[in-house]
This record gives sequence, structure tokens and C-alpha cells, in this order.
Amino acid sequence: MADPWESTMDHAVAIARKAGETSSHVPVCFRFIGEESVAAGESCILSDSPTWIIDPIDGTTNFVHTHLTVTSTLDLQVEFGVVYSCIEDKMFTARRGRGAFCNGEPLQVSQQKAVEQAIVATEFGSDRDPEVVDKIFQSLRNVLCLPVHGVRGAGSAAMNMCLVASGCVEAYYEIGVHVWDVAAASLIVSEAGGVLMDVEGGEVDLMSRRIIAANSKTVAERLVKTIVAFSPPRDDAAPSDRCEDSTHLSARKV
Ligand SMILES: O=P([O-])([O-])O[C@@H]1[C@H](O)[C@H](O)[C@@H](O)[C@H](O)[C@H]1O
Ligand SMILES: [Mg+2]
Ligand SMILES: [Mg+2]
Repeated sequence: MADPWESTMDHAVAIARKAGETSSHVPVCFRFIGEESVAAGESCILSDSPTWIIDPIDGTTNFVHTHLTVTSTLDLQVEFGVVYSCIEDKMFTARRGRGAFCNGEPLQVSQQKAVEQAIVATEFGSDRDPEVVDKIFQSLRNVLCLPVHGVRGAGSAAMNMCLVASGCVEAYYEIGVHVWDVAAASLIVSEAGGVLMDVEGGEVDLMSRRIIAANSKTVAERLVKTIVAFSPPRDDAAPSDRCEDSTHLSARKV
């Protein structure tokens, strides 16, 4: 069987060559956006250049506490998405227009559109500002009282989205995620037949730090009416306007 990673890289190089209109003799030029490089002060701006968006560990708090799910995410903007759940040894992959897979098996979102029968995934995020925490709890209360069948959280934004893609949960929402948490899994969700939406409706903006990933427009729109929206500083804001998440500071001290 052909190595899917090798063909992915060949395709990535072809895209980069096309974008830069370089001949096969000139090295291709990729840009990178990674959680750690942005934390070190590098830019988080998407341009026309092919850009790899990387989160080496998604689920850092789980990782630090050796708790359940930890994933690594890799995305070549809008073309490929890869999420690897290392403890479960599950490789989620998607290529634009070619479907989404887990260890080579095709993924399909759940067909359940009745929100009362739905499992909704979310996270409490990393911000411990009491005003933000209040809004997160108001949303959680509203979601529970829809009512939904259950609320879950894997501790990894990417994994929650892969659960939507796998049909195990009907929707995931969070305010406070970063582009590297959700870029790869966004493609996996849409290639599995799911939808992405902003928490106030309309198109998702991956730099806005707000996302709904759902099995259907019906479920996503019910969540839009339920979530208490707010706007954290954007990922592509100037570094001085970004704020460090409080739990990350403590995680890094470990
Ligand atoms: O810091 P990290 O572990 O890469 O990513 C975080 C995790 O995905 C967490 O579940 C989510 O609630 C945060 O919003 C993310 O930033
Ligand atoms: Mg992450
Ligand atoms: Mg991370």
C-alpha cells in the first residue's frame, strides 16, 4: 500500500511550488505557525504562502497530569489535516475533497439532529478571569437545559472535534481556542460531513478563537442561540494585544 504520509508530502510540495511558481530545481518555501513559536514572539498571520499550522501537544493539561487524551495536530492550511491521538494510537487524517479517516477507515458525522438526543463536547478553556469563567458557565447551563443528552470534554480541542467527525458526539464548541488547536481538525470535521460555524452564527474564522463544530447546521444553529458569546484577543492580533492563558503558565512551571 502507498504510504499516505509520503503522498501527502508530495502533494504539499506540489502546492508550495504552484503558490511560489517555482521550478522543480528551486527549494519550496513553507511558512509555519506553531503554538510554541507564537509564544516565543513569532507572527501568527496567514498569508498566501502555504503554511503548516502545528500544535505539538494538544491537551497539555492532560499531558502534565498523565490524564487520558493527548493529541498532536498538523495542518497545511485548508489542504490537509492530521491529528494523532498518541495514547490510543489513532491517526485522524483529511485531505480537502478526499474525505476524512481514522487509521485509514472513513469517518462520518452522526445523523442525529435532535439536540435533546445529542452529546455536546466543550472545554472550560485556560482563562481564569472570573468574568470569562462566568460566561463559560452560563453557556454550559444553557446547553444542559436545552436539554441535551450529555456534555463531555476530552481535554483536547482537536480530539473533541475528531469525536464529532467520528459520529461519537454531535457537536463541540469553545471560546478561547487557538488556530493551532482547531485548524487540522476543522478539515477533518468538514470532510466527515460536519459543519463549522462561529458561536454567533456565520462562517468560522480560525483566528477568532471561537468555534462550533457540529454534525449538522441544525445542531450548530441551536448552539448559536444558546452560547453566551464573547471575543478573546484574536490570534493574529499584535503580540502586545495577546494575553497569556493562566493555566499555561502553571503548566509550564511543572
Ligand atoms: O494548550 P493546548 O493543550 O495545546 O490546547 C488547549 C486544549 O485543546 C484544551 O482542551 C482547550 O480547552 C484549550 O482551549 C486549548 O488551547
Ligand atoms: Mg492545543
Ligand atoms: Mg499545545
